[in-house]
Amino acid sequence: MEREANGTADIIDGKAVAAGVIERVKGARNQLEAETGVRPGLAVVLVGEDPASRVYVRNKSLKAEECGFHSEQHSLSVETSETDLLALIQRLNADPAVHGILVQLPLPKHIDEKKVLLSVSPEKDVDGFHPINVGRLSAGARDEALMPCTPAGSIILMKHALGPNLSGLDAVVIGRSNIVGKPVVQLLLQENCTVTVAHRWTRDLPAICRRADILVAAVGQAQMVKGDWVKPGSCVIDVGINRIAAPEKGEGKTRIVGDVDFDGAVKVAGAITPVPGGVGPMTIALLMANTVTAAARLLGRPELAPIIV
Ligand SMILES: Nc1nc(=O)c2c([nH]1)NC[C@@H]1CN(c3ccc(C(=O)N[C@@H](CCC(=O)O)C(=O)O)cc3)C=[N+]21
Repeated sequence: MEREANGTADIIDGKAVAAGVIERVKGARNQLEAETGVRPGLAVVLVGEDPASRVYVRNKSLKAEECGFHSEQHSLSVETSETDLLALIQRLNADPAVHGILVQLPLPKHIDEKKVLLSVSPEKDVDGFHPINVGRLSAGARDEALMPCTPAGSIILMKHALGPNLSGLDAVVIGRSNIVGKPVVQLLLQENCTVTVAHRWTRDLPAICRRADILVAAVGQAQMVKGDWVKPGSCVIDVGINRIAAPEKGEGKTRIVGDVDFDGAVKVAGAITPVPGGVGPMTIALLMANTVTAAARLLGRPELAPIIV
């Protein structure tokens, strides 16, 4: 990165980039319907009453409707048995009106999450969480894989800030979860970055972060990454969504912050994603993109699927 710190980073507008993705999704949807007579269908499954999960699921269903998809929401009681949930997924797997299935996580403790993710048809797995899709991603089989939404959205935001060629850049990913950290690593490797994965056992994390041209924070620790961990001019992608007390603000008792200390990092980075308004909206946009991709493939018209990352 040639760029020097000039006191304030470009703030990457995730909402605007996501709106662009949604426009492409609508175009693909229209073409798919014109050529096959079929609308893409997304089924979202929620078990339990967690208020945050309800909001997310509702936002996903609304966005699916905005995209002109067939959209179904299945809200099951927290007492739903694993057997009943698996039976619903089997029905959705077999339903020709449904091309994408998302089971909102986390699930209640009495349900085996692995078993549930394994039961979703890999061709309808718009989260990209099925082991078959995880394998396709790590094997670089993009044509067959469905990419996990948050990681794919994060790569698009990096390219928005840095241009399409990320080859040779030093990328540091903090966090090694199955849903974000590990798949981000796979995608960065495919972009020819030199990738370092940091986690709870990593020694001298600040020093490692300071080498990063691209720094991805996906740990779930509010404002953990400080401004002096950031390489001047670098691109910072903040995947965290943490609710903290906000007694000083007039916007209610809590507010949402990322894993990065934004006010510190924005003075050093070249570009940075805000929270909210960064990676979050991209996650939903990529879910819509995956749904139209899954539909195009299931209908035997993979060429109508938009190339997203
Ligand atoms: N099977 C499954 N797939 C998921 O993709 C999944 C999940 N389970 N469980 C929960 C997490 C969380 N998640 C978010 C999606 C969008 C925003 C989002 O749009 N956030 C906005 C608003 C934030 C706010 O104000 O609440 C923003 O960052 O600007 C946030 C979080 C998807 N998840």
